[in-house]
Amino acid sequence: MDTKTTFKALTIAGSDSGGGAGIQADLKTFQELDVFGMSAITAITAQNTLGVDGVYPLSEEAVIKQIDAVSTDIGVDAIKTGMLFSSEIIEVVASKIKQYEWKNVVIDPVMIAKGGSRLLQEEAVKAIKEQLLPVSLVITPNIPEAEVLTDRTIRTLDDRKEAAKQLYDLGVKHVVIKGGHADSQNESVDLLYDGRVFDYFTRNRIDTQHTHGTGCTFAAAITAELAKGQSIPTAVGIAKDFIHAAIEDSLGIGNGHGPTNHWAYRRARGR
Ligand SMILES: Nc1ncnc2c1ncn2[C@@H]1O[C@H](COP(=O)(O)OP(=O)(O)O)[C@@H](O)[C@H]1O
Ligand SMILES: Cc1ncc(COP(=O)(O)O)c(N)n1
Repeated sequence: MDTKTTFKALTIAGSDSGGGAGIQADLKTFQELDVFGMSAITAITAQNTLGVDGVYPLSEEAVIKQIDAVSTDIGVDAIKTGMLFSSEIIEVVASKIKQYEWKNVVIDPVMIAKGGSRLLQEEAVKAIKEQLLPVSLVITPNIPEAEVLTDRTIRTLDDRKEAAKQLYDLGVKHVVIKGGHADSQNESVDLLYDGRVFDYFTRNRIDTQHTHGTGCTFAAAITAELAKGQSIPTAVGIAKDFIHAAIEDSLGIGNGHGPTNHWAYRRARGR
């Protein structure tokens, strides 16, 4: 008898033509972690390591059709959202999460690309807070995103802890505030809050400009591990190892902020 189990994850996000962030980073990460990846594209970006040259959102209908197509046939063990662009698309995604009763839902609240281009309309922040957070398991903001979502300045670790509590109070069950944008020269610390305790995931800070897609890759790794049934602390720990290897062993592609190396984690394990 065939007892093989295939774990499946869906990313609902924007396409990055440069291949380092967005849908492309998510699918590569799912694949590297032995999870079957599927996608619902919200917007197409013309993008490379130098920046974003165009943003072309898809209609709500196109997003709905993609989500329904994979959910009604293939099935989904975990989902991740990235660039959602507008409050209309956020509403669609929130209603699909409820319709399909998805529990393993990871929200990476992508707002602005590292080069400064907007990937989320300003007025859509409210929809993330009011519609998406109450139906989500994990949110993974970087520090600037956590500042926008909580309307507070985050300088110290205590500020971050307060922001995590504030986000938790909006209904999301686990908050990870990433430390890539923190001041520390020596380490990059990610904080996890589950409504009771704070957990810290700490690795040395790598001196590099090649961090395009780090947030997408990190959240996709959490999603892949949740699809396999791992606990949240285990999933976050594996994601931290995955992104650290990917940044450390970067590819040196392009003339600007290059992508991370999605196969570094697997190679380091001799696979
Ligand atoms: N220079 C770095 N060295 C080591 N880890 C990093 C570095 N930059 C980011 N990270 C890690 O990459 C992940 C993404 O972090 P961050 O840069 O905060 O998010 P985003 O890409 O969304 O802006 C986190 O796990 C963070 O700790
Ligand atoms: C389509 C798309 N989605 C997300 C990001 C954010 O990238 P990062 O992970 O570097 O913040 C991006 N630049 N493009």
